[in-house]
Amino acid sequence: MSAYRMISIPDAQDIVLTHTQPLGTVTVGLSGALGRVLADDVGAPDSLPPFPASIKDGYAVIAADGAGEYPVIGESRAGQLDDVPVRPGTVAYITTGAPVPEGADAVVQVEDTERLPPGPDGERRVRINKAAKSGQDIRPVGSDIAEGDIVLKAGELVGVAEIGILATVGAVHLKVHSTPKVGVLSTGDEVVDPSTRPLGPGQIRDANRAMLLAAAARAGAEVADLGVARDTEGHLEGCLAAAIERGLDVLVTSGGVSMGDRDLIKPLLERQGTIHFGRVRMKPGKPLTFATLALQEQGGRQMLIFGLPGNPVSSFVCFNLVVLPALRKMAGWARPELRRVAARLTSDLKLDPERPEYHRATLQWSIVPPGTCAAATAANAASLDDSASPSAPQPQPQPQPLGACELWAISTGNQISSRLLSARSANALLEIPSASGILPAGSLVSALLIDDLGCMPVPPGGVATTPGF
Ligand SMILES: Nc1nc2c(c(=O)[nH]1)N[C@H]1C(S)=C(S)[C@@H](COP(=O)(O)OP(=O)(O)OC[C@H]3O[C@@H](n4cnc5c(N)ncnc54)[C@H](O)[C@@H]3O)O[C@H]1N2
Ligand code: MOO
Repeated sequence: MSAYRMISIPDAQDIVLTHTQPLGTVTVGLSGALGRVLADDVGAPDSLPPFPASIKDGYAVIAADGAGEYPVIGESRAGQLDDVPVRPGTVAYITTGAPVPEGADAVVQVEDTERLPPGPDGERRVRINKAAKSGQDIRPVGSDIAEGDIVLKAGELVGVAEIGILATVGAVHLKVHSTPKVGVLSTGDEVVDPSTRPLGPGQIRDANRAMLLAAAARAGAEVADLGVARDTEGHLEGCLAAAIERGLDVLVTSGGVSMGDRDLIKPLLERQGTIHFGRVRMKPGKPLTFATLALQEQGGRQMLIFGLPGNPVSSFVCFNLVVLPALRKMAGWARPELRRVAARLTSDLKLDPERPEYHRATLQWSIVPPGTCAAATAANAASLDDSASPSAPQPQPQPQPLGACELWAISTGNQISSRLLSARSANALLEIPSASGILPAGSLVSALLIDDLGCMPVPPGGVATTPGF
């Protein structure tokens, strides 16, 4: 009998987030802001455009003058203007983005004009073929961004466009939330470095450390590789002490949390900290353990410790479900939880009567009708299978029409928690309730996104574009 009560995954997530606080703030330069969460609002110190700017290459005119032949009394180029006012009966040459000279109230694009031979005194002349409306092809001051506008708010995540917006308003020193320092430790005497070849008796290569380091780094964390702890209390204790010394916010271990006599993580955490849960009703990941350590020698600050199960898929799933939201919250995310969408199953799923399951799947935008699910699954499995013969005759794929499409979830196959290939190409964890029997193909299920939908597989033939596009 385990000493730990089995709790639900939503309870586990709540407990983790309750013990997780956003980190303090730090000031970074523009290039260091990507992927960070702003701690302050960012305002515009000036207007954009800062002057009435031309939208076209052409001539700055007085609209009321209308079509006709005019002397060109000056030029306004982006970054360089003659400062000659346009008076009635005159025009000025202007380029896109350049300030509209004083006096002019419209721009006529060059396509609607014709250059004329110079006048008797060598003066440039042009024929305006189309009368302009006042304001035509001019961006008024502040029409893109008005002085004093809040362009980004505290709590917003800085992506690529936001970097451009920050640059536009001259915000080059930014207060952002700190990102967590995360250490990753594998455990187990059988676990050896990935470079080991051939494997000795009983050995397996350490998949979890590289995978969890990558996952934490992708979440924006500063990562520390803590190696592999041997299955002795002394060595494990030494590894924990080293992790504490590094000033980590989070320690992620894998392995050694189950019921074996060498599963030493829980006893160690019981001795040194507080275990908040040690079993979760979920598949995979049942022995998932979460603890906090109050570090007296570091001003009493808390370190979070996630004891992930050793089976690689269990580690992968648990990282996504509980560690990632915690890292996001520390980094300042207001909504750190995984995003949920709905998708239809392309194949029957066998239900687990004891534990709700996070079934790994690849979501695809697709119009597979339920009746053809088996064929669709087989076709997808073949497309994911490197060993499928490239010379086999392939049916010509047709682009899928736009109407009636929805997200379909293609199972990654055998879901045993040792088979990391079940996480290959997975962009979602399907939330499959615990029950007996089968969930039939075509059923609508909720799915937690664990990867970028922008990278999802392209359906055979692609998806048709908007009619008329
Ligand atoms: N009597 C019971 N036994 C087990 C139970 C249980 O309830 N009662 N739960 C099972 C479940 S569910 C899981 S999940 C595993 C978790 O076990 P541990 O966290 O203690 O992990 P280990 O025993 O250390 O390893 C399990 C498995 O994973 C391999 N492993 C470990 N570390 C790595 C690594 N870094 N890279 C690749 N593979 C790794 C290890 O060799 C084992 O095969 O416990 C069940 N047992
Ligand atoms: O819960 Mo364990 O993670 O089934 O393999």
